[in-house]
Amino acid sequence: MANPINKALAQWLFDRRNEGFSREEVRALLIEHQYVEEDAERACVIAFDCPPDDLESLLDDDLQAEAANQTATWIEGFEPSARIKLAETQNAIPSDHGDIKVVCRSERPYVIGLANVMTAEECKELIEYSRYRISRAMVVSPIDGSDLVDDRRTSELVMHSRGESPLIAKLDERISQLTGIPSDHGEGLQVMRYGVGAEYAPHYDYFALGSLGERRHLKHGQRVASLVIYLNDVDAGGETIFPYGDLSISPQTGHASYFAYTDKDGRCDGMSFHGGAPVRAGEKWIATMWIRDRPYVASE
Ligand SMILES: O=C(O)CCC(=O)C(=O)O
Ligand SMILES: [Fe+2]
Repeated sequence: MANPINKALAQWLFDRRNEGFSREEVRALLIEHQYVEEDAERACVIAFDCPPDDLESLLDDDLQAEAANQTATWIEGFEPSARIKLAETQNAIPSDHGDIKVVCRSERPYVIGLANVMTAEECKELIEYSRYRISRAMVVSPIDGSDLVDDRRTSELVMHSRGESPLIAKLDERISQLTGIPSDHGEGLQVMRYGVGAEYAPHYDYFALGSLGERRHLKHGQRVASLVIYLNDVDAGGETIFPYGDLSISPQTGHASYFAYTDKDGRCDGMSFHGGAPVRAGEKWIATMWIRDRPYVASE
């Protein structure tokens, strides 16, 4: 976005709204001041559609300082709260279906590559269960927290509820055993399909305090870790990439990438920036579990 909603703009919008300017008048002024249509509309949504508290929070120095301090940069130390300790000391972790194997580890960003998180049969079953339930993936709107179709995320998905089917209940429990985090901290398994050319551009899985929409999601707890399980072999491309770690993990049936990015004080690791690289041949199916710092209730 060419003109981010910084404090000066927020103050300006706040003043115009209090002076009784209409939406159209504010939009016209912004365009006159070289704002592109899209940014002018974004500013109008904040000025006229957001609850007054949200606009005021943009003017709050303490909140702004908190947002600036939320993320650890690469020069700062970082200790994720959701480490898988067993995966750091052992190469195999016993599970209900056999051993989960450790394939690779990275300390910063904190990433563990795992094999046999699901059996090939379970992967096939989950794909078939999800195939007719998927639709175009959304991202969280930075303005109001609602779901948006976005070109950065060109996959299709279905969000399953916790324990929705016997297989999903088994996976919820397995993931909880593996991570040591109670299964009710999970948001529910999300299954995604990427066709040729589809990708998930690099992003953070945690919610940013500096974004009004994302801050609203924080009411339901911060995300602390993600487990991305690969449900099939991809002919070419589709790696999970960590650009700041110069690390990529290729999808293989039943393998997974686990990454943890929030510490015990709620500080998040900027090094956890990651994405799903474009699929170059074949298709890619994944099941993602985003894990929160406390029990997650979607409709709270
Ligand atoms: O597709 C991938 O490899 C990454 C998926 C991802 O980043 C997510 O589900 O949050
Ligand atoms: Fe992600």
